[in-house]
Amino acid sequence: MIKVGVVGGTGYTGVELLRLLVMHPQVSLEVVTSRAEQGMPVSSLYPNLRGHTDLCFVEPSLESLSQCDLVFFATPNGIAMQQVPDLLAAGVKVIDLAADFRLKDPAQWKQWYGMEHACHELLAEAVYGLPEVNREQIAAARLVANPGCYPTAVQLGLLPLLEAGVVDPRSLVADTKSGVSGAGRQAKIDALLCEASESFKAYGVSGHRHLPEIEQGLTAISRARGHTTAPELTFVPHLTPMIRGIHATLYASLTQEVEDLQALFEQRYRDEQFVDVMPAGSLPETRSVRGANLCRIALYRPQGRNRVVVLSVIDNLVKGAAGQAVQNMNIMFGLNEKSGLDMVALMP
Ligand SMILES: NC(=O)C1=CN([C@@H]2O[C@H](COP(=O)(O)OP(=O)(O)OC[C@H]3O[C@@H](n4cnc5c(N)ncnc54)[C@H](OP(=O)(O)O)[C@@H]3O)[C@@H](O)[C@H]2O)C=CC1
Ligand SMILES: CC(=O)N[C@@H](CCC(=O)OP(=O)(O)O)C(=O)O
Repeated sequence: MIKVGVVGGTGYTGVELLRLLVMHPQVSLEVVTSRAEQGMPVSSLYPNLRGHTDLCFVEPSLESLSQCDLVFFATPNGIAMQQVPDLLAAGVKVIDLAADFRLKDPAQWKQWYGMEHACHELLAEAVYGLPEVNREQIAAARLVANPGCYPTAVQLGLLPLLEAGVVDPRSLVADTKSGVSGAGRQAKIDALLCEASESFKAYGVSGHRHLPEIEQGLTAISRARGHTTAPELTFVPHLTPMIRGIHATLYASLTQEVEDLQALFEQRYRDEQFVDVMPAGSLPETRSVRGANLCRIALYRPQGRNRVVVLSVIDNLVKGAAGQAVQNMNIMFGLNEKSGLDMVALMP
């Protein structure tokens, strides 16, 4: 059994991790932290976990966390980077669900996250945890930077096109919509029922912190196939009145005739258990992935013109956060990648 700790067990990604970890056949959940709720039974805050764990929240401490084989950080940005060096030194592996280790350039981190990075020296070592791209490196990693929710939906939707080099890398557009749980459990005016329901709006239009993460990932994907032009993306997120889900509508201009786009995607994801290329003509819905670690994709080429439209949906809390983190854990510990993740989405 893998002994696991969760720092930040009261947040939405934290409780989603707990839901997945208590059902995982090879995991023993040892430590769940919350400073605000320390001493309280986890199942009294989250009654869905009654009967599945007797743990109480504890304060995060090196002493308790260093007893674990693996620690997940489900904390706000800028917290994990203060504690990861000590945990790695104690022989503990780490998966960070926040952005602390996603960007390779510390100057870019400071620009987008507004603080100095606390451990530059670990940025090169950290592996970006998108298994469909970096599976081998994840298997050997001590420290995995779990991707953001929008970056997961966007990169999985665009990567077959960029790898094949069939689109203009400067023509990329991502029009994305997220449910409100993407904003976390903290009280925020924009997430109030009266603000978010019966309404729909864009945000972060002039620059969202997921833009550099997505461009960094797409550039790495392109470069690995020898393409030299760095991808440029116009990325516009929207807040939509639902709890879970991300829907990304992605656009790219073809630079050459592609005989069978559908076959290109099906071939790329043939061996991927958590990416479903749907039959031609499908319309992926966010509810078709709710609660499941899955990205569903459909492709269009409207009117046969040279513009591809890719529709990509995930559950932001699962394939966009906690599920992907468990997938990464399975890879790091040599388990079946589907272990603990073989669930069907909730409908309706
Ligand atoms: N929501 C989503 O869809 C996604 C979120 N993420 C990322 O995952 C991370 C967690 O997000 P989310 O669950 O939404 O966040 P929440 O704001 O809902 O929860 C944050 C958690 O972190 C704990 N925490 C806060 N400050 C500290 C600290 N200084 N030391 C230790 N623990 C702390 C809190 O508990 P307490 O204060 O009691 O200790 C709480 O349990 C964020 O970085 C977010 O960007 C990534 C992908 C998707
Ligand atoms: C709807 C909503 O507010 N979504 C969040 C993104 C989700 C997320 O948590 O991403 P990180 O892990 O990179 O912080 C946002 O736009 O800030």
